[in-house]
Amino acid sequence: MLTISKGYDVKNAEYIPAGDKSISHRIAMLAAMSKGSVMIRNFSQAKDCESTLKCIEALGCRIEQKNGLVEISQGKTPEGKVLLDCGNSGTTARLIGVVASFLGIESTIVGDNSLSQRPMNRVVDPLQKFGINIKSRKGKLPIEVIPCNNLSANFNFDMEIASAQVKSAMLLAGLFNKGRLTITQPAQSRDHTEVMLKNYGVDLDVQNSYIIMEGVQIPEVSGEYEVCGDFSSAAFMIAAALVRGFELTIKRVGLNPTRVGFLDILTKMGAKIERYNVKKVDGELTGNIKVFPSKLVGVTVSKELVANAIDELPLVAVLGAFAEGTTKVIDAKELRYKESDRIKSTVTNLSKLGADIEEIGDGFTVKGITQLKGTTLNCHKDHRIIMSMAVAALGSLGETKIEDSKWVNISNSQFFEELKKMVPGSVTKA
Ligand SMILES: O=C(O)C1=C[C@@H](OP(=O)(O)O)[C@@H](O)[C@H](O)C1
Ligand SMILES: C=C(OP(=O)(O)O)C(=O)O
Repeated sequence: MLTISKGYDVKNAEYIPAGDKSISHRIAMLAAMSKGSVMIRNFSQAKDCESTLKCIEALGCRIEQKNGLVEISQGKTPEGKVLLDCGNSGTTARLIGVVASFLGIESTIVGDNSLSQRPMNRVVDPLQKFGINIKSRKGKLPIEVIPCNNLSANFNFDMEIASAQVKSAMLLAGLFNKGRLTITQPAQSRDHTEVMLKNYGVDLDVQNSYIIMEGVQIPEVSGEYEVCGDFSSAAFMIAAALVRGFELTIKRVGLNPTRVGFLDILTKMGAKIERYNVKKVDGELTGNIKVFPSKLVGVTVSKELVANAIDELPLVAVLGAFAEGTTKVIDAKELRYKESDRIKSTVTNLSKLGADIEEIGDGFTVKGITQLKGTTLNCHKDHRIIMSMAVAALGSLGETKIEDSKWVNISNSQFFEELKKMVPGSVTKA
């Protein structure tokens, strides 16, 4: 258990986030599907990505970690059926079946309690229709995969939800399909898979609402790859700077436009943020951000911004309590299917801190500004809720105890050390 309080006043700070979690999953899985050997710089330290590495190791990859680099190459193909334990990671569970299928390895996909309750039919159903031999138990884990590495379908997949995981599972399957795969998206979700595939020479027609992929195209992933800094980790520090009113410089962070909806929301809320030194690194936009102390106003966030800020929406609720007027998030029912029901866990915990927040079916409404007061919180072992509430605690009177704080390691085990470094005195052991 950790205790968070305001800590000392800070004028300015700097933050360099560790490697991006979404991109690290993808480069590891593509490397597993490829014959080459790849040396990855700045691979994510998140527990979720460790789950992906363990899974591809079980599928026969050789993994060497030295001096902050991760090298993935081909090892010995396992004999018989393998168990793929995805821990807490939804991205791993939803993509790894396609990798196993392609590699010709029969497997069972499992996960921890939280992951075992999350919906898997969103990938299993379309993959089955596409021709992959995959099945789940009542739409949840465990998933069983029987190998199948050549598809020959002309398949139109009209996505019901704007999910990058679902889109990515289909794109990975599309790599070994002789026919034409057309994916139509209801809204743009993060496009790291498309960017990475194109970076390795895969011919993809990516338009605003649809993607077309044709013929078998297994990319050769070799040489070096650099993962940019994780914007979602940086988002908590941006919010901390806004709550405590200090200037923050963030360096080498991913700025892919389909990922930084949170910056667009903050700008609408009146936050002064500058981006500079923006360039492409291995296909992904990367750069620096400067955040200035700003007065925030309430905003409404709906469909067009939801998918690109999905993991940051609990933070929008937190900032809503520090913003003048009403902040509303709608069209965000997907939040209910994450590591916790993030609508409920956000509303319950912010209410406990004294925020004026109300749950609605597909989001929440927060009225600010309220003076929050520290208390003891349980964040349902959900890393994003833990970090969001730690930010809220930075702006609360007194002390806030977070009971399940160790679960931050799912995306960033260094979070509390980093926060303490930025705002001295803010984090103590209970
Ligand atoms: O593809 C990805 O890397 C992710 C996609 C999002 O999930 P959905 O695809 O379910 O929206 C996001 O919430 C998750 O943290 C990571
Ligand atoms: C939802 C998340 O990840 P995943 O779906 O991969 O578990 C997250 O990191 O917030």
